[in-house]
Amino acid sequence: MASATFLSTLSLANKNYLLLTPTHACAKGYTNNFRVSNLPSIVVRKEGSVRSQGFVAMQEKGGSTLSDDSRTKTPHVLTVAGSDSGAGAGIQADLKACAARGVYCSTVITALTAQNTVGVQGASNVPEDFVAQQLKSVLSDMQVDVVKTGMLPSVGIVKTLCRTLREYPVHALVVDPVMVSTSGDVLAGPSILSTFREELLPMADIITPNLKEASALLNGMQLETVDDMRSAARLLHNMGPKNVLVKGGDLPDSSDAVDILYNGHNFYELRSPRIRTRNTHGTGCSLASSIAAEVAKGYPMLSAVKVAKRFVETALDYSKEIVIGNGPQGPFDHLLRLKSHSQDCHRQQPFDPSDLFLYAVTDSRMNKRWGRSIVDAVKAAIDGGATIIQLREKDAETKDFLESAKACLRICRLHGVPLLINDRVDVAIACDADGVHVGQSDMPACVARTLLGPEKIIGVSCKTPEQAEQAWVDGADYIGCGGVYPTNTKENNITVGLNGLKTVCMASKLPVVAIGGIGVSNARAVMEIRTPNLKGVAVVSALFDRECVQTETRKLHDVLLGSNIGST
Ligand SMILES: Nc1ncnc2c1ncn2[C@@H]1O[C@H](COP(=O)(O)OP(=O)(O)O)[C@@H](O)[C@H]1O
Ligand SMILES: Cc1ncc(COP(=O)(O)O)c(N)n1
Ligand SMILES: [Mg+2]
Repeated sequence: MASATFLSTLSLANKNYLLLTPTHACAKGYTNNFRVSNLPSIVVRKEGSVRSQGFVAMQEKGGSTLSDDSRTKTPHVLTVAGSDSGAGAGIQADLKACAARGVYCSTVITALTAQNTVGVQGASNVPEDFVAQQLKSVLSDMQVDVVKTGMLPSVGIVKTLCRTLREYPVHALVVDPVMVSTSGDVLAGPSILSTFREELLPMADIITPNLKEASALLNGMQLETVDDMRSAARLLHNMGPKNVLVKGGDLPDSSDAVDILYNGHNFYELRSPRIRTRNTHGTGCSLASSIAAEVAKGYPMLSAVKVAKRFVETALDYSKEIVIGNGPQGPFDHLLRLKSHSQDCHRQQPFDPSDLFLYAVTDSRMNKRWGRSIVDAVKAAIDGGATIIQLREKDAETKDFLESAKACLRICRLHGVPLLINDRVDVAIACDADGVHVGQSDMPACVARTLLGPEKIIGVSCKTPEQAEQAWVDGADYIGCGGVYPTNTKENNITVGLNGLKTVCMASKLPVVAIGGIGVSNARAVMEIRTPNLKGVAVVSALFDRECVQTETRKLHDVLLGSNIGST
């Protein structure tokens, strides 16, 4: 054993544990120098209290119980809450919030509700001992960092939870003392209040009551102003939680959404603009889960609350017009994706390799020389028969590039022609282009894929079979192979010739578009190498360094049709 890695050993309940400092436990080299055994360990917190983290114990390399060398800790939130059949609040909101915030979320269900955007039509509690069984299943096996609670509908369930948490302590406890849904339906009655006050609140690292819940916990105290919220936060803090967040979503006459955080020393007034929307069902659940997610990642409470509030605000703003259900309070979209899909009737089509047939690549210098805007150039190329457009704007300022890209995208979508951005993954994301084309020295395609997601089109410039193989491994959709012939648009570019093109095409698992010095006079020769995955030609000067882009595109289109590549 390496003595520098842990403080000492400890025996508890006839089991041996290693004591690790938090620094040791979190150090990046944790798994490099040591191998992992199945013994549990305990992390000593700075303030001296000892809480099990569920970390696995360390043994020096070469020890006898060696197993996986590369385990890293995934931040993990366990939500203990009720199911909402409409999936706007409760367990379903918690899962979505945790997914959006990038942590793992396990679930212990305390109640089933029959619920929609109108209200709660029914509720059925899960038997206490089955709640206990779910808790034990998760906590005895998985390394939970933070437990977040929502609907706890009976005294027995609250007591079961407190008892289990004493048996399986976790790093932090986030309590959303859910009592009444925003629709006004009771989710946990007043009989719960004394158990909340006496048992659960003192264990909490933070509690997040809304105005009604804060008032109920304080025997009906009236809460109508931000000052009232501060007083409530102080009184609730006296009940034992480390932090109190009184949420002001329902504060009357407030143009801002104001929450008060109190940690026993300082008050923080957290304000954001109030979003005008009906889609606020589940904001409380999502806020508490997002706080739990940030704490599970290791952030201090104030940062966790600020990030969580900004997340809810961003999602509400994004979702303000989505329509789900007919009731007064709809759910919002945690993953910020539903709006574009529901509203954009000219949305991106799936990638089709035949789109590579006549691939037009713009060039800002050529457009300037001929006195046309990039938008006019793209329009003319599409009118001439271009089947895919790539914007290659090496000189443009980012702001101008983005504006042009948005304008070009509108035209391309109207005509069902995909629009790709050269190099600039950031611009592609910002304008929601159909994809990117990257070179060997640009952002690697695998990183672009992570940033862009699975549907976007990614092309990679390749000169060799090895590069083509790597593009496939990295998740690209096609490769551009060239320069086939010498060209002025790329200085010092090594040409691969028709033989090089053929070699790459034979090796490539991806469809190929040929590029470099190709135009009306030689396109036919290129296509006549006749390998099945050569799908078309990409062209810059032959279209854009000419007086009439549309005429040149049409000529090239006719040549390509004549070479009859569609049938190969
Ligand atoms: N219309 C809104 N615009 C922006 N933020 C809001 C809005 N409504 C609620 N929030 C925020 O959402 C979180 C949940 O608050 P609240 O709605 O009061 O809780 P609950 O959902 O438990 O009733 C708080 O951070 C609050 O400030
Ligand atoms: C199962 C369940 N848990 C919690 C809430 C509170 O959510 P909100 O106050 O945002 O309506 C709810 N409506 N349903
Ligand atoms: Mg609410």
